[in-house]
Amino acid sequence: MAVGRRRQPADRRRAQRPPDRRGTRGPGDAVSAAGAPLVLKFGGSSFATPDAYGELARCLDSRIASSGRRLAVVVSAMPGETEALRGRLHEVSPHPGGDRVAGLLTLADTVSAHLLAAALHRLGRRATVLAGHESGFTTDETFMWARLERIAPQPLRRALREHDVVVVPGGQAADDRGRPTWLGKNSSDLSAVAAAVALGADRCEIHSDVAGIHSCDPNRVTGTRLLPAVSYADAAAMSHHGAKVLHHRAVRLAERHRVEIVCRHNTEPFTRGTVIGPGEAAARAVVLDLGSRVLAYPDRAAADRAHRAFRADGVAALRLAEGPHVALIGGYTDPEATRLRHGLPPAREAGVPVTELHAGRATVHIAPDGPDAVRLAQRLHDGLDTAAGQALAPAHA
Ligand SMILES: Nc1ncnc2c1ncn2[C@@H]1O[C@H](COP(=O)(O)OP(=O)(O)O)[C@@H](O)[C@H]1O
Ligand SMILES: N[C@@H](CC(=O)OP(=O)(O)O)C(=O)O
Repeated sequence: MAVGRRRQPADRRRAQRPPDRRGTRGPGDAVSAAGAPLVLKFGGSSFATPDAYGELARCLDSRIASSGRRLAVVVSAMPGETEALRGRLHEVSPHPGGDRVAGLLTLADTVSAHLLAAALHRLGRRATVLAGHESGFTTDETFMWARLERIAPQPLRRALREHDVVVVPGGQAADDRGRPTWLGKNSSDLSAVAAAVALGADRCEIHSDVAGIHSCDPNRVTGTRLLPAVSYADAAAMSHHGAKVLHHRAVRLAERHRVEIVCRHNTEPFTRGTVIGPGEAAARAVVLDLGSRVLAYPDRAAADRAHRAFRADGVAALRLAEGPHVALIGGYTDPEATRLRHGLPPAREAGVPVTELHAGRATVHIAPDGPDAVRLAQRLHDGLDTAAGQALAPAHA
């Protein structure tokens, strides 16, 4: 199915769901086919040590037994593995082509998927791995920040007819010619929502080292609150400005296909923290990401051009409302490569963006460096509950 932008009424979508969501029992399988497969995602923070695969396999085994459902499980690489591969690649070539980056870096997630499948197999579960070129997720040819264009339901459905668990390495897809593409840094969430769309699932559970979305990064700022329910609009705005907990395209895809995202902690009892679904933009939050950078251009026209160039390269970039500034969100980009490719003027590093969100409006502040950004985020967060609802200048994507 095309990754379209138009929404469909919920009952029409239900009617379109193929009947093979049910009756997935395999030969000699004790697992009942009582319901559609569950879609679960476990981020890199779930795999701090190799033992984590065995522990997670045990939990998944229990989940199959208790729910009577089969599982599509999207996994990310162990922490640091993707960046270790990037480091090795850059030792060989300082500006490698996007196809090399996509081909190599996504292998880290493949390793993780096979480790989990092996741990499940050890427990007697039938598990397989569906890599990007087999998953039915088709993208454009951007390679490093590829855009999802089509989601074919058959590969996952077929694999789930024959297995208790299908493990999908996050972030992987392929272009029309079958070449491996990468959905971008931290894009396993997007793969998880894509898997839910493929399976016609109403819900996708995303597990992380925090129970859910907080009013600011709880690992950097004190006094944060867990937000139990967040609208797609607020979750997308937070991710868009750099809150790492969810990938912004994942939120958009979930909204378009009406998939509810349930954020949970990645250790037992997998506490459910935040449910993301329809609703107004109402959250008050502060977004901090120390990997993000603001670039200052000589004038507004140059900043506009740079913004378009980064976006064309698939990079998450914001054109800030004040001044000739562009924020590159999430880091891990090669601004020099984009500058050379698009003939942009040189830019000055202006600092780290810190964003205040209030009922759908965003104000991006610029802190000179990381420690200042943390202090600023703390100050803004401390003032959240008392801040007047003044009109805030929006940054536009
Ligand atoms: N507003 C926020 N709410 C919760 N976590 C946040 C927020 N902003 C940033 N984070 C960070 O996101 C991290 C989880 O995202 P990530 O590292 O991508 O997890 P995973 O590896 O499980 O995918 C948390 O450890 C936290 O530091
Ligand atoms: N290989 C991916 C894994 C990923 O998506 O990470 P996480 O789900 O932990 O954010 C990356 O580092 O980008």
